[in-house]
Amino acid sequence: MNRTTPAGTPLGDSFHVFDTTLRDGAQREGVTYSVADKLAVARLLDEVGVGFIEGGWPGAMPKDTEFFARARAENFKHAALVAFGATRRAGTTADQDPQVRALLDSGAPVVTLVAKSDRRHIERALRTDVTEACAMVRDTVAFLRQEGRRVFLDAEHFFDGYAFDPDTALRVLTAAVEAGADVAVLCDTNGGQLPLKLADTVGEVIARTGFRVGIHCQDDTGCAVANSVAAVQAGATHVQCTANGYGERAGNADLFAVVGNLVTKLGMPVIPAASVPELSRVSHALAEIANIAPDTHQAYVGSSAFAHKAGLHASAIKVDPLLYNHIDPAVVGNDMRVLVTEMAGRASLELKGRELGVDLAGQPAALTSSVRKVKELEARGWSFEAADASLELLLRNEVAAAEDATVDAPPFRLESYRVILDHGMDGEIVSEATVKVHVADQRVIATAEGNGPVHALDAALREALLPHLPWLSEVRLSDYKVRILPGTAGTDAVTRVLVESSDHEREWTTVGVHGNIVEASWLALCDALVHKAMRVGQPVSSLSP
Ligand SMILES: CC(=O)SCCNC(=O)CCNC(=O)[C@H](O)C(C)(C)COP(=O)(O)OP(=O)(O)OC[C@H]1O[C@@H](n2cnc3c(N)ncnc32)[C@H](O)[C@@H]1OP(=O)(O)O
Ligand SMILES: CC(=O)C(=O)O
Repeated sequence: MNRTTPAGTPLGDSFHVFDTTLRDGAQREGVTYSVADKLAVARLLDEVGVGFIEGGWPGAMPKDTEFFARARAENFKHAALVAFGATRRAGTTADQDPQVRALLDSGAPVVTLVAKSDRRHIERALRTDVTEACAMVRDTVAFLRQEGRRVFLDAEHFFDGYAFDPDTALRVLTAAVEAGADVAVLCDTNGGQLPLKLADTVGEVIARTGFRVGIHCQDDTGCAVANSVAAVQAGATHVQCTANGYGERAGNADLFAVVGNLVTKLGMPVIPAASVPELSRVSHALAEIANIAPDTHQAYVGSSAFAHKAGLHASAIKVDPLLYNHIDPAVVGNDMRVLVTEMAGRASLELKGRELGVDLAGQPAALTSSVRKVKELEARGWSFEAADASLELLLRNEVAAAEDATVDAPPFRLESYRVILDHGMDGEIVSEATVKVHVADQRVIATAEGNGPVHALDAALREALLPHLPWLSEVRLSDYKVRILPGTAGTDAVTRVLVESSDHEREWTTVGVHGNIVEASWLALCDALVHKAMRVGQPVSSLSP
């Protein structure tokens, strides 16, 4: 795969990627950054090479004031720090407005001023008139310029305001630019725009004013990324976005999708070439800091962004991965994955086998029987999508069967198990399991307690096997997920258990399905151990059906 590897010299100041995760992103419900978090976010954003990092609103929140004080010690390679704030209030002067002074005191070399550009907001929210609103903008920009700051103007509600009263909207922009603002940023504050109309407006504003125009899109129509890209195509040279689209209400334009599109679709080197393969890693790291699970389906950087489930896709991918991928995932530091489920065909299994180290090329019988078996099992509730280790065992069994080879005996064999629950006088519930297994030509019986039936079963099995299979001591049960699947017509509900195991070097997942949760767990547990046995060179065959 080699499509759309970015090239070209960085665009420098002629195009701005402006990140506002720490200001607008922090307005997302549920996100609270500490000052240390903010510094960590800023460092990561600098690593991906954004030109501007809006760090917050100094003076409005003590944390943001402290962030700017501490950020002075940082040595950003690419980004300039930006302080965000409002213009002076109506009826005062810029140099006497404490909020404006706080912007200066932040020490940030760049200030973004937010100003109302919709006459209805000026009259009803600011309770002033257009002349005074323009004076507030002009005075504040001029004052900050005089104090040596670079100024961008965020024209709030620009698109709604321009549709309602274009003259007022343009007067506000003009007041800012004539006073020395570098960029007039057109904000879709309510996020209600659609791409064609928005791009028309951006083009019209540039044609009428000749100003340098930026774009800031909220995602209330689900079009923030499309709107941002359309604005750039219409002539905007400054794009504001947030990491993973965090932001107020439905969020903002996602930095990773916007940059991904500009770099790979429009060929614009808006961040350094070396940073493009870092996008996926940084997106996930920023999700961790925000304490939000990464969106697996996020464009470009989500772990499912290049995951293929459909058999038809896999059959074309086998010929050339680019037939079903819009870019080479490696360009943005992501990976392609083939998922094996009931939708798989022979090509899916061949590709997945390659990934798992099971060579199925030239094995038509094994492929056919594997596809049949996967479909049959999935119809009964099994799911191999997240259980690569069980799938690998299934494929190896089918290969051995197709080659008419003797399937290796499993490292141990179950004679029986029993689990009981003991509800004591004090209300404590203890599970106790007894297993009878055959291992290394011996019959072993072991009993153990646990805080639940599966825990007890796992403990009893380990006690029975450990003296004979010393590698077992490395295996940990790291996660356990249970799902009850409703029965289909004429069948009872079944339980699907996914067991994630780990040792000192890897993690692997196995699946078990049965009408009884303990038996489903047992099957998944056994596959986990058999898989480990295979890795340490023990004979293998799945205990699953
Ligand atoms: C579209 C956006 O997302 S812009 C970013 C918004 N972010 C935030 O609001 C987060 C931080 N905000 C805060 O901490 C507080 O709201 C503060 C410190 C800024 C202001 O707090 P308060 O002084 O208590 O005022 P309050 O929040 O109630 O109202 C905002 C005031 O700013 C005025 N205002 C709103 N926009 C502007 C503007 N662009 N320029 C000047 N004044 C403005 C309002 O008219 C209102 O004035 P009033 O107090 O005379 O009615
Ligand atoms: C400035 C800003 O965040 C907005 O208008 O949405």
